[in-house]
Amino acid sequence: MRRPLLAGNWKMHYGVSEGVALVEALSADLTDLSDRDVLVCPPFTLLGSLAPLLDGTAMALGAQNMHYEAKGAYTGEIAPQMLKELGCSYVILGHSERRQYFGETDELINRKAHAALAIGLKPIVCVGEVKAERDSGQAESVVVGQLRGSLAGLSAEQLRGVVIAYEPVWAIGTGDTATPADAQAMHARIRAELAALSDQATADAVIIQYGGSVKPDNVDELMAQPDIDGALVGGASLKAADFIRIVRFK
Ligand SMILES: O=C(CO)COP(=O)(O)O
Repeated sequence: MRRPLLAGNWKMHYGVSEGVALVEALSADLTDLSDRDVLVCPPFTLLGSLAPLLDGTAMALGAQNMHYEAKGAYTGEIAPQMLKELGCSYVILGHSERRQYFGETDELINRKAHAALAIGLKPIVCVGEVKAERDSGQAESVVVGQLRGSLAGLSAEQLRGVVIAYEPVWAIGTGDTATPADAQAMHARIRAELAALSDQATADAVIIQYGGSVKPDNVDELMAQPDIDGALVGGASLKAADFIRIVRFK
């Protein structure tokens, strides 16, 4: 059985004091979870302050990006080991905002995925089509292409350590979420592609999150879909009460 993974992607929000307050509110409430995993992904600058607060809680720590090299002259970049050292166990890779605003390609994301796995960080590899691609019937081919490119060369064993986040770009930050049926259809397609890249047992073990305007009032229906194993939450993860309700999906 796949353990649901509810993750908050804080994006470029919050300084240390706001981040500490949010984690304290979450950890005060989320004390009784044995059947799901919870993850917070704050900006790099908060990782060091939040790690000790998360220690001993039900929540794990993740980063939103990283470089693929271990070290070197890459001004402004963060290496995989630097994240591990701070207590990160996950890293989001290839978020659509990275693809859109920072020119990240499937090839680059693939290098990052290999680097993360090599060091024992779980990559959350993001895929998703833009509105024009969905409207022109290309959503599946776009997502399958992103999967093949981003996951190239990973063994079945490595794939079991990867999380996929399906985030249709048109649903991010818009309040315009995919219908549960549309999201389920894409998740099933993603799982079929994972099986083609490895084998069915591996595909069945991979967590596939949905992201894009996940809110307290739509999470239950999304999580009820057979191939939706979690959520990658943006805006609603910044408010303790909303994120707690999402984590406590029914
Ligand atoms: O991009 C997202 C999570 O990575 C989704 O953001 P929203 O939940 O704000 O739509």
